[in-house]
Amino acid sequence: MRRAKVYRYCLPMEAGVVLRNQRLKTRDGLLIELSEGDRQGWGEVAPLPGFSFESLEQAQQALLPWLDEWQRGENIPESRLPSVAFGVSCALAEIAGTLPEAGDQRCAVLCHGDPDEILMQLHQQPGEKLGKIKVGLYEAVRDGLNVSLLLESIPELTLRLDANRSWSCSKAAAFASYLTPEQRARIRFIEEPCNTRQHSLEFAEASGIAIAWDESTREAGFVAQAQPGVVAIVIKPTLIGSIQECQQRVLEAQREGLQVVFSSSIESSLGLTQLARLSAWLSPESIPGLDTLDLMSAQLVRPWAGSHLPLIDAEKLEVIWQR
Ligand SMILES: O=C(O)CCC(=O)c1ccccc1C(=O)O
Ligand SMILES: [Mg+2]
Repeated sequence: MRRAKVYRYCLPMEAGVVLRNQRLKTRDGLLIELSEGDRQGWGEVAPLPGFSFESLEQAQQALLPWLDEWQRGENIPESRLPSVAFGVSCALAEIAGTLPEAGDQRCAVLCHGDPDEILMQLHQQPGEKLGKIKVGLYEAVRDGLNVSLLLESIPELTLRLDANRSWSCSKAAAFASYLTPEQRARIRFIEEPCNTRQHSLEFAEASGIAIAWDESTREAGFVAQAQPGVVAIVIKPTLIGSIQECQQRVLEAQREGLQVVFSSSIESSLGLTQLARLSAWLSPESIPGLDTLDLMSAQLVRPWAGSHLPLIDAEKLEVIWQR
């Protein structure tokens, strides 16, 4: 006997979360709760505006017929919409018991906002001190000095940076000019520094700063490849697809000697805990990029360890469909 239930959520975001030039006032998404016999599984379907090519409405229109067929006992191919394929595959994997329970709750601490707050958070971070800074939103000099200052304040800190393709070659070079060779070596990588892949490769070569592919991994025809200066790829399952699809990407990357970093598309605590489990399972050496829960006002259904945000139970959520 199969049962399916779909909830819709809408969570207010912290003021000032800007994605690709648009302000994200609320995070909207769907949670699915499937059961088969005495087994249960949850998944989150939450296309990210500005990043997903499908809207939430499109995701919902694809999800409901899919679940309807599943509920009637059919075996159907996964959805072509990545957010749907991801959420469904998580729920099915929980039912099948194939997604291990243990999660990797280590995080690259997102460093934004008040500098005192950031320093405190980094000092409190247990184990390896790793931060992540968004760069490219301001002048190169400001980013350069900011990164340099943070590295000097915490000697054991290493950083991941993310420019989201915003630099020209000269801006990227200007940024690097504010960092000493020792500081550059403490940058684990910059995600997508320049507006083209070729420019990013040239920047890595010229600056000695390693780079990682994020946006590129979702472009048609992308194949993970060992290249000078490239050390990692970022996988955002909500934008990539099912667990099986992610596994495929991980294998490809690992074959080329590249690190795989699982990363958030600003899912709720439910999706984030599943991403932490996926990361612990498929890329155990690598600290995932999941420090986005605090951008939201609440947690959903499952708590994230150590978070003080209120937890909203499933009973409090709007059920939009069930069979
Ligand atoms: O990867 C992380 O560490 C946090 C998540 C993050 O940076 C992100 C979150 C939503 C959309 C895009 C991005 C990005 O990596 O550019
Ligand atoms: Mg990125």
